[in-house]
Amino acid sequence: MVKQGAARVLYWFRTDLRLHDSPALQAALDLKPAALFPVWCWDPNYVYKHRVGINRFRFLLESMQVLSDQITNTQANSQLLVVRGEPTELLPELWKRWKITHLVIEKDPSAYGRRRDALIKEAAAKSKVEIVAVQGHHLYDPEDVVKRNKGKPTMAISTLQKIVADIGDVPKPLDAPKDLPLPQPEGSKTAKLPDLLSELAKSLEGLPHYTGKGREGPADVDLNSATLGGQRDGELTCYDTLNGDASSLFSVPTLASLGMDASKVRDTIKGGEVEALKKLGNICKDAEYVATFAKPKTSPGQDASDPSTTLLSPYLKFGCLSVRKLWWDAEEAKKKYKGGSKTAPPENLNGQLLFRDMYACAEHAIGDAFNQVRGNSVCRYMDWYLPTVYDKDGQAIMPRPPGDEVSEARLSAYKMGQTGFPWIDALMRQLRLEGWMHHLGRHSVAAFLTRGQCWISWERGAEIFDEYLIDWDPCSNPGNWMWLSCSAFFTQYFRLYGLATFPAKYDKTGALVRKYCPELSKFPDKYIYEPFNAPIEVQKKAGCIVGRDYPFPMLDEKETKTENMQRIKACYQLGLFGDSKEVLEGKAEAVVRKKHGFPDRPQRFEWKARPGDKVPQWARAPEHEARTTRGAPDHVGGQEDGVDGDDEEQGEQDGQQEEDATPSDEDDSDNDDDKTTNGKKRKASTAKRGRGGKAQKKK
Ligand SMILES: Cc1cc2nc3c(=O)[nH]c(=O)nc-3n(C[C@H](O)[C@H](O)[C@H](O)COP(=O)(O)OP(=O)(O)OC[C@H]3O[C@@H](n4cnc5c(N)ncnc54)[C@H](O)[C@@H]3O)c2cc1C
Repeated sequence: MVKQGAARVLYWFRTDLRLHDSPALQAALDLKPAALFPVWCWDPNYVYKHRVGINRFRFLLESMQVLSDQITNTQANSQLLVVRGEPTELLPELWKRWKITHLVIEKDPSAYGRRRDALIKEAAAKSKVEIVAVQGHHLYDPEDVVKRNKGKPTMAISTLQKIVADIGDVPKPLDAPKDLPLPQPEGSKTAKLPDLLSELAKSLEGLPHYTGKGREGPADVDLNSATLGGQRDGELTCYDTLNGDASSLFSVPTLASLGMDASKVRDTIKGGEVEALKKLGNICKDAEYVATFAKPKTSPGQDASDPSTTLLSPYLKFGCLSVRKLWWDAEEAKKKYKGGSKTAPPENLNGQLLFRDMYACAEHAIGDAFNQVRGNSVCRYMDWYLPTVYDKDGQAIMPRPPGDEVSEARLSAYKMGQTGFPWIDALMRQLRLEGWMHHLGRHSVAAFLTRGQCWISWERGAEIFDEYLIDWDPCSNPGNWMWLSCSAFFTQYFRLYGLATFPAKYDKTGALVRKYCPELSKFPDKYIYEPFNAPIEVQKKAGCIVGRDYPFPMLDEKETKTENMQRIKACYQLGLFGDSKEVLEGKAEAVVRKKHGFPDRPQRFEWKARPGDKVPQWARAPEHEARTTRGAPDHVGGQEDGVDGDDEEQGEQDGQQEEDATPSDEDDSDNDDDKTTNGKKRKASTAKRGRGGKAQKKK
């Protein structure tokens, strides 16, 4: 037991880049430390081995810089101390040389974080450094929730709601500290920041800087991919020193030192605690917006500069914003609205935060397998194309060996926003450029890639999101992908998104498409979501010939939807899950295909080039190059066709019920069709759940 006032605390920042409402930081200060070292460890596992695109790095570096400034604003002679190296190797050196008595962390609930922290704990125990780990990243501690759920994952929002009702209220937020102890080496007489930094740097002399051990990241990470701007084009120099250059000791690395060119991305979403609190303040000032917030009524058609939802997810992801503060500020705002809140969980703002907790608790119970199909006990098995491939020891093979060429071409076209479906392409380009997408946009692209059209494994989609989303989260990302692919959480696979009908409900003019697919910007509203249906004269007038200036649709929406619907139904009937014997032994695909006679590779979607057409990007697989003409898709140049008809009715006839899921934002937002193909209104049950048609807009 360290004497009061004798504690020397290393505070290790990870997903808590803030000073306000940080229960872990408060726990550090409660130790009344003689010295406090606010450390960020620039982990090569993240830089080399993880899929992190330029936008997330930019946001993270900005947030780190803002945190460092916030620390300096609170204690003029302190700052964030950024060291570069593997935490498991570097932290033990720091606590030895800085005579650390306590390591304080906010609990990282993810499977990866828990594994890393277990190693750190082991090392700390050997060095007699006490570890204090405090939950602050979620409303409730996932460990506690899972324990109360008897070790089971929370697969429905109602399950979580029941459990947390027993736990009690979300803790009230704490103020930011008014003062912080100095990061002072033992016995140091100096209290001035530049001198302290020099002394700290001196104390680390002799330690080797990170040399790139384990540099090999997942080779399929496409950071250099071309079309919309490569992401890494320079050399990575951030590990050339252990604690930054002599002129900027322990400083935050720059994007350039990651080999990235900041001019290649938009910085619409600025990082850091200050911006987060400003945004939250503005949102909560608008009591009506908060009190009437209903997720299904928000619009995916608005971009990141004017989002219909809060766009706070990047700040929650990196902990620039405390989720508890958001919870309570929203509660306060609702009280200020006449008559109080008009909406309730799960569709209101607080309900959205419960979804975040639900996925965290589910991930906590499942562990590493949550991010994949194989071994994942809650994930239904479907015979997706391009699944993760495993070696005989059950290890995922990286990079993934190529799968069938049609699916590979489709996946790459999808990633680049070149599918030939403007709604999907606009969303995917927005994702690459801005690092964010509205929730219902995520619904559209996730359903399209998986059960809707491409029948490609949700694991591939989750990887793309991992690479490009700023708010990528190890629990919410796989959880939502499973939801959208009807692999877990949600089972109403007969509910789909029309690739033209769904966006047209929110924005008939196609503003998002015009912004992110400028080649289509001159198309009249009528064809903005289906330019391939525009007569050639209209295409010429718009200055964009489909097949030459913008790709043909890479598949037939209607055909794939019908085929996939049968397929998913068959998989549901078979009832295999990620931990079924057949899946673990790698035999499930053969079982499904044999039983139902599905082809083991996609039917090729044939199209015919018209004179002057270019071969679209998606079709440029080597085998295709040699061919010049193909069968024409029957809807090119054809009539407008409402493709999403009677899915719901079919599902209901089939007696498909949602299992463990409860009515939620997703339930309503999945309901993209107001009428059937023949114009008939939906059944009353569906109509009741449908939106009023008008999208909610933040003032
Ligand atoms: C396929 C797919 C992948 C997704 N991947 C991620 C991810 O990696 N990281 C992530 O934070 N969210 C993810 N989401 C959930 C959701 O789309 C985003 O949280 C939301 O769009 C963020 O925008 P916002 O802050 O404006 O949300 P708001 O609607 O303003 O909601 C406020 C907050 O609630 C939380 N939230 C809302 N909806 C969800 C949800 N369905 N699941 C979990 N948390 C939610 C977020 O923290 C969000 O910031 C994904 C959704 C889908 C369909």
